[in-house]
Amino acid sequence: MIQFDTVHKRFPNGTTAVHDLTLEMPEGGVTVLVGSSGCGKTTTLRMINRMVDPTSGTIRVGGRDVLEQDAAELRRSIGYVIQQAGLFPHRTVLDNVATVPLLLGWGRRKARARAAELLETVGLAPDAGRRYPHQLSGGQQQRVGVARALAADPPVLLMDEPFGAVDPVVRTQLQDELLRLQRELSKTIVFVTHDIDEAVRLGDRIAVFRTGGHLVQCAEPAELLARPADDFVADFLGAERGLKLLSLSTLSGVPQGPAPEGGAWALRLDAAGVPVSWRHKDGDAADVPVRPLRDADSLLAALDESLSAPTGLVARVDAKGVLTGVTSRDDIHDHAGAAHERGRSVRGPAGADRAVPRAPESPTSPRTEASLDGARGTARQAPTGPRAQDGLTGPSETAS
Ligand SMILES: Nc1ncnc2c1ncn2[C@@H]1O[C@H](COP(=O)(O)OP(=O)(O)OP(=O)(O)O)[C@@H](O)[C@H]1O
Repeated sequence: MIQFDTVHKRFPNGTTAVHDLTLEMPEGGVTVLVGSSGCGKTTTLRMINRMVDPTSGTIRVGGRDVLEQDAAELRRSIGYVIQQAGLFPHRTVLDNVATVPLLLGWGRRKARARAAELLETVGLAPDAGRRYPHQLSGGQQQRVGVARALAADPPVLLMDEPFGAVDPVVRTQLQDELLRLQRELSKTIVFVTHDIDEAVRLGDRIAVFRTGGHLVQCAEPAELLARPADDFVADFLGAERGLKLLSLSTLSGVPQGPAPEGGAWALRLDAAGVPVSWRHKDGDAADVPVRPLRDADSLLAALDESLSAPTGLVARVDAKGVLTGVTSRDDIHDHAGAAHERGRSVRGPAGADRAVPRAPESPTSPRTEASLDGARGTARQAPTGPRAQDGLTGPSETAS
């Protein structure tokens, strides 16, 4: 969808912001640009909609050279979201979102109807449309910014640190929203961030830049984490590369068995079969809360939960939150190793970097091969992991 071919940008003051960049940003995918401050991410982004023109080289959007298109028209056809939303302060939220449709001549009624629909899409209450930007929280303003960028249904969205100014909790919510929207809308998104965790979470591909506008590596997140091209990329990814890789693989396919019986700790369920806590059989210790996990949860979350649980076991639940079985720390560990191997092993044609899908199929574990009956997870075969054998786990019980 977007192609950079040997693109160079040198500003009149002599600063080279982007150095001979050749990069493809595939249609319907999220390409994240990361790198230290001043390495040319924003300039790269702004050359796509001609807010900055390149000194040399060619940029094509949908096969058409951007320099052959009218700059204002091009900008209206590409969504653009920036940090702190950049909303017009004296216009209501609804009118902010309706801006581009109005510029495109949709007529006031149709533009406002579209704006109201989009506010709902990005998770805002209908009354938010009547307020002014300063009457919304930072996170709500960012949602309005995303709604405004989507208003004319552009195929391409440019997002420049859109969630950089909100606290970590809101940031995670906004990332979740973007992932949900993207599943529905499949836009071609170019996303700039400083935050490597955000890049790993959102990116289908991650392009790492270093000072001077040099692209060092562009790859899918698993490939990047497993095989950083050089020390610069490895340093940028940080010390917890292995754990980040685990955040890309899910629990789906990791075996589960019944909650073991007869040990020191019992898994308490509520009347609906939802796991509540681990309880010591003699009451010698306080109950330990359980954070049940679903198939779509990451191996990182599973490892974390297994380290918190006194039994080393993770309670697995279905979509309704009802227990389906438990998974041992050893099984999680085995699959963590497999995830790392998959990240390392895949190479595309002609040496192009290509990594594994987000939720790879997991091989059957040598340790636990329990099969489960029904929603409450009655096991036919017990897990054979060491934690199940060492008597640390106890019978499931239903809380009254
Ligand atoms: N209009 C301009 N005139 C001169 N130099 C500029 C201009 N815009 C950007 N630069 C310089 O170009 C380089 C790249 O800037 P750019 O904003 O693209 O980097 P960035 O990676 O987005 O940085 P940050 O993460 O801090 O936003 C920097 O050295 C910057 O100072």
